[in-house]
Order: sequence, then structure tokens, then C-alpha cells
Amino acid sequence: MHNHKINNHQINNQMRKPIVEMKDVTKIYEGKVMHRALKQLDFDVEEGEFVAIMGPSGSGKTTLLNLLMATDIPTYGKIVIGGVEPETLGQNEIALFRRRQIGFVFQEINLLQMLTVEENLVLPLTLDGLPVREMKSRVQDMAQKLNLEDILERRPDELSGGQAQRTAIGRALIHQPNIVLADEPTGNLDSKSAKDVLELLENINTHERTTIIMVTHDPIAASYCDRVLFIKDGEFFNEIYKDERRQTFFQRILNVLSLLGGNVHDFSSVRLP
Ligand SMILES: Nc1ncnc2c1ncn2[C@@H]1O[C@H](COP(=O)(O)OP(=O)(O)OP(=O)(O)O)[C@@H](O)[C@H]1O
Repeated sequence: MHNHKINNHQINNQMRKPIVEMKDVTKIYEGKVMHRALKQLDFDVEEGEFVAIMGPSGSGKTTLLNLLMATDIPTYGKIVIGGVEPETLGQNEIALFRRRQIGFVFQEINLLQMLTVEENLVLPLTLDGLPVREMKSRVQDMAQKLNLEDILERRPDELSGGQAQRTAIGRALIHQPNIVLADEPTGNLDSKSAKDVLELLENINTHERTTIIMVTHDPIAASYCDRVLFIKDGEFFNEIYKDERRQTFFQRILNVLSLLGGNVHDFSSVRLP
């Protein structure tokens, strides 16, 4: 009988559990002028990771998010999310896959103005036809986690920017997705509300082990993540991991951004953390 010796590398490999696999992904927009927006992008995101994607304007971040949301498909290469290749799913399966697996948080907060905070929160669950008791308990739970308990009866026009974004995050999380995709979630917020939202995402990531992928121009926002992946002209540029205090990670992010170049206005929201 063979005695299989397992080395550290193998153990690490066995423990790794990618929830997102981008395999040599290229995206070409065909138009009057053909444009290669992503070029052989190849990376994994592990289950429970909090990853920031940064890059100058036009580097392909939105394109990448669209592929992860399965609203678009790669021209070449393969994307696997939670073991599923969305490209192979039919229309109905895709809708279901998105609703079950993924939560979205955008810079533009699209709450339904006619509904209260509570009704906005519960909306994704009504689509799944959950029993009312279960819906109520999930809303209570979410309201407590997000500190929304006192404003459940308010409508979106009666909320601060931070409260509105917290509600939007609650709505993105209430169906307990495996992955949250966030596009500049703090882009429209003042620094105090931005900090609240980032701490909230950090908390959800730490305590619920929800995987979060966040596109951001803001190095402070990125410093809340475990890893920052930098892209330039649609190509992988660099990645750095947080293995120290957030302040030091923030400095390292700034260093990579200065190497990355691009327009200074792309990263204009630099404030002291
Ligand atoms: N539908 C499209 N057709 C043709 N070209 C496109 C299309 N969408 C995006 N592009 C081009 O692809 C490149 C990447 O665009 P993308 O929107 O992904 O960049 P981005 O990093 O999100 O930029 P920003 O930070 O300004 O939002 C850009 O050069 C853009 O002009």
C-alpha cells in the first residue's frame, strides 16, 4: 500500500475553496471599433474572502462586474461561480441563480420610493414565496444587524444617505446570498456614512462568512478588504493581501495606485483613513 505523504502546499490547496473562478477571461466589445475590455484575466476568489477590485477609469471594472453578475458573457475563457458556469444556464435558471446566489449593492441606491424600509427589505423574499413568519423574522434579524430598527416605517426620502445604503445592503443580503457584488457602495456617501457602511460589510464578511467583491476607486474603502486586485487596460496588474493593520495596508494600496498611473481624478477621493 502506498503511503501518501501530503505536503503543506497540498494541504493549502485542499483547504482552498474558490467560489469564483475566472479562467483566462477575455471580453471583446464588437462595435464600429472593436474593443478588448478584458484580456486573459485569471483569478480565483475564495469562499469568505472580501476582495476589492481597483483600476483606473476604463480599465474594465464594470465589464468584470457584469460578467460576475451574469448579465454578460465572456468572449473567451470561462467563469465559474459557486460551481456553476452561468453561461450554460437558460434564461429562467440564470434569474434564479442570480436571486439565490448573489446580492447586489450599487453606488446609486435604488430603493423603491413608495415602499417603507421594511417593505424594501422584504421585497426579495416575497419573490421566493417564503412563509410570512419566516419573512418577518429575517427582517427583524437584518434590521438589528444593520441598525435599522428605528427607521423601518420610514420611506426612502426620509432617510440619510448612509441609512438608505444600509437598507440597500440589507435588501441585498436578506435572501442570504453566497456572494455580494458591490459597485462603489460608498461612492455617494459622506465619510462618516461611508465608514459605517464599510464596517458593516466587514462585519458581515467576518461573521456570516459572506464573500464580498467590491469595485472601488477609494483606497480607504479598499483597505477594509482582505485583498486588493488591481487591473489596468483590462489586464491583471497586481494584487496585495492585508496581513497587518488597516492603516499600513492603506499605505501599500496607495503605493500600488501610484505605480498604476491613470488619471489622478480616478482616485480623487483620497482622504486620511
Ligand atoms: N458596450 C460597450 N461597447 C464598446 N466598448 C465598451 C462598452 N462598454 C465598455 N466599453 C469600453 O471598455 C473599456 C472598459 O470599460 P469599463 O466600463 O468596464 O471600465 P471601468 O473600469 O468600469 O471604468 P470606470 O471606472 O470609468 O467606470 C472602456 O474602454 C470602455 O470604453
